[in-house]
Amino acid sequence: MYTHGTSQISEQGHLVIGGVNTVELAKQYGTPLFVYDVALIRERALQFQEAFKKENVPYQVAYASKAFSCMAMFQLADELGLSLDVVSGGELFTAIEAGFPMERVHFHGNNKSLEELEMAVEAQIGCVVVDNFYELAELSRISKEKNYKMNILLRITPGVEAHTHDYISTGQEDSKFGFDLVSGQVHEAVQTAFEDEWLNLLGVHSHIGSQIFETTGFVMAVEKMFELVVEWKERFGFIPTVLNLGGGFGIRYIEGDTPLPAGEYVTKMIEVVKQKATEADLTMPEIWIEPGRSLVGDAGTTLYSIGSKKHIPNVRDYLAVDGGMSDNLRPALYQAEYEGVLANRANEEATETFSIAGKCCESGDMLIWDLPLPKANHEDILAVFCTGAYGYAMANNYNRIPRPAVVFVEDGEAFEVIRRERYEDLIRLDLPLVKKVAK
Ligand SMILES: Cc1ncc(COP(=O)(O)O)c(C=O)c1O
Ligand SMILES: N[C@@H](CCCC[NH3+])C(=O)O
Repeated sequence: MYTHGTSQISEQGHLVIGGVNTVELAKQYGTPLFVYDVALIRERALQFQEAFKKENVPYQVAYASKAFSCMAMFQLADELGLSLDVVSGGELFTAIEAGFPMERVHFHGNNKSLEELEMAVEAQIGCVVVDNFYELAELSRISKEKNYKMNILLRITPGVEAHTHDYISTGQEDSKFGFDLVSGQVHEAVQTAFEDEWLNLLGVHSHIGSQIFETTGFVMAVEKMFELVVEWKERFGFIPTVLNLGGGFGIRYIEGDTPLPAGEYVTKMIEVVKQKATEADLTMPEIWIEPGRSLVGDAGTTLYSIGSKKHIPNVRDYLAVDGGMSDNLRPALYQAEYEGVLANRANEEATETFSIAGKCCESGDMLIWDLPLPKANHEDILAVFCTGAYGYAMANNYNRIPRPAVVFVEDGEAFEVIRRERYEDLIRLDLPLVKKVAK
């Protein structure tokens, strides 16, 4: 079994995470259940932070909360000294309710609504990452109206495409995100923002993609940014104090995935930024990053109960679980691959190969196509690893399947942080049919 974080196998052969027996968790909270290894989240955060501290570089590590957001996660992020990247009024509202310090909140998004911008200014958040000219003008207007000078970064698309799945590449020129570099919009944006008395332009932001295993893309993005910075200094006298290099650091989902240790991405970024700043005779800027997946991805495990089985001779054996694309859209959306074990028989040798199907009414609702397991049946609990990022976050009520509960585990204790949806929750927004009364 692939052991990571605090996961272990007990003498009984049960999967144990954070000192808590997952078979007991499944009994107590039901399945599907998301289990987060809090110690592993702490470790990942520390790896990023230590890399900055070692080089004595001013920094912010902002948790990209889209990967998994709930109040407890935001409170943990605060405790870990992380900043927070939000991309919607809903994420910002969650941060406010969680008591997250607003000065460490950064607001992203390619189409923030006016209400969202007003909310950000009223909450006096740390920074808005401005994506387009419309937002630039509206944010300035709102800041003036509310008499609050807002810190901003400008998101640019540096024309760097990270080696990753097409759907999650965002740094290339043809992207819905950010100011385009090739056409020169970015210069106009910098000049406009720099001259605006209600906006405080801190610097620029780029995010080149997700699930990235190398540093090349980040290095290229920094090089591009510095070409621009030198130009801005000459043309407008603007010198950025912040460079935000986004997130996208990869994790190991399956054998063969080879991410770098978290700190290595940072160390390389610092090296290039230092070198470029020296060459350009500029003060070293603060470096901000926004890891999502790499902070919470491999800390999450989903527990499922196994239900029906289907044997198709000479084709395959299906094992169906009590969740699927309703709690993990990634296989259907990106052909993402996962590994798993039987949580109640984690020490038994795999003798069969199963295809793990979800319970939704879609043929494409498959979680894993070929999973080696012992002979499994409906009394077993399947644990799927590395589901902590974009799992619960993209969970949905397709087929009116209630969303799972989420527990944090650490030091032998479990804390429920999101309760399981009940059927009543599913109809809470439904209104009865009101028939028109015929006159
Ligand atoms: C602007 C921005 N920052 C950070 C992230 C987090 O990415 P990841 O979860 O891959 O670290 C994303 C998502 O890709 C993003 O769009
Ligand atoms: N949701 C995607 C990543 C998108 C990142 C957000 N910009 C995933 O599961 O991999």
